[in-house]
Amino acid sequence: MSTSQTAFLKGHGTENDFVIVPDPDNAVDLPASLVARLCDRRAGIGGDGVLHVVRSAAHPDARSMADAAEWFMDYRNADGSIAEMCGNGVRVFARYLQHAGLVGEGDLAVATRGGVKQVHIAKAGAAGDAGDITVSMGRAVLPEGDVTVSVGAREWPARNVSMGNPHAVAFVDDLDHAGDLFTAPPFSPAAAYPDGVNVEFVVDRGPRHVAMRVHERGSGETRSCGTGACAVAVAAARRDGADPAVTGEPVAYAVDLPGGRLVITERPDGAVEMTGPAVIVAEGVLDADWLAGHS
Ligand SMILES: N[C@@H](CCC[C@H](N)C(=O)O)C(=O)O
Repeated sequence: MSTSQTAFLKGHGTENDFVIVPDPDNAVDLPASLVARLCDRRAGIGGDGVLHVVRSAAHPDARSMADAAEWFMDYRNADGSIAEMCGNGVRVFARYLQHAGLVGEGDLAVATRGGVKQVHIAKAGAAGDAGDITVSMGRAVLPEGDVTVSVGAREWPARNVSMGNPHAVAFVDDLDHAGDLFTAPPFSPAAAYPDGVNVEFVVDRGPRHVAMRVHERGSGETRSCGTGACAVAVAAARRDGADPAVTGEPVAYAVDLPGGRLVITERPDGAVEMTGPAVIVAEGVLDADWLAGHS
């Protein structure tokens, strides 16, 4: 048990919420069991995941990126599992760095397990408007091959999209057909996603405007998923016959999620950008006895 205090913050991006643990020197032991307890909405702080804020030079998974990005987002899902990337997480991570006075408005690079991501913190607007945060997520990869997802007796073909992490995007007639999403929707073939998958259910709302729900690997149904919104926008663009690499023009989709709207733009060079809000809600100190109970 450590006698030093462990600080935390709570933040969200379109209501995809995170417990933020600032730990520049990588001194906090964060086993999966502690991550799960931090994310517990009754016995912990509550969140869809944990953003462990570490200097790249201090973390073995990020040391090789330290020259390109000072800070490493050590992201964990609510069940304690590690994911390659979290799109809303990296925007909230940048908001934390700004909140802590570690960076200002403008551009910064953040190291993630999915590589170094370029982030832009927009100038704050009127009172109460912190300004949006944009992240360049890199290219979407769309492996060939049929994938199917199901909920109860309903079954849909899904598009396999990787945003660094795996997604199955199913276009449905009604978002309610996804049901309560208390459990992960089954998919096939199993070989398509050996490490599990995030599943998105999508409906059209208008030209280049969709709405979605998501069941996240390791976190359950969440109110938003940034990588999911990117996967959905790219899958919708291909379905709609829009490919910026062919036309030379960027393609943008508005993606409505239960927690708010993200705007996803795919550039002719393949880069997928995501823009939306990111908010710090609270900060405090973990109770030492509570923490000791989990060591
Ligand atoms: N909510 C995130 C995605 C977090 C990771 C995901 N659950 C996975 O296991 O791949 C986002 O905003 O992208």
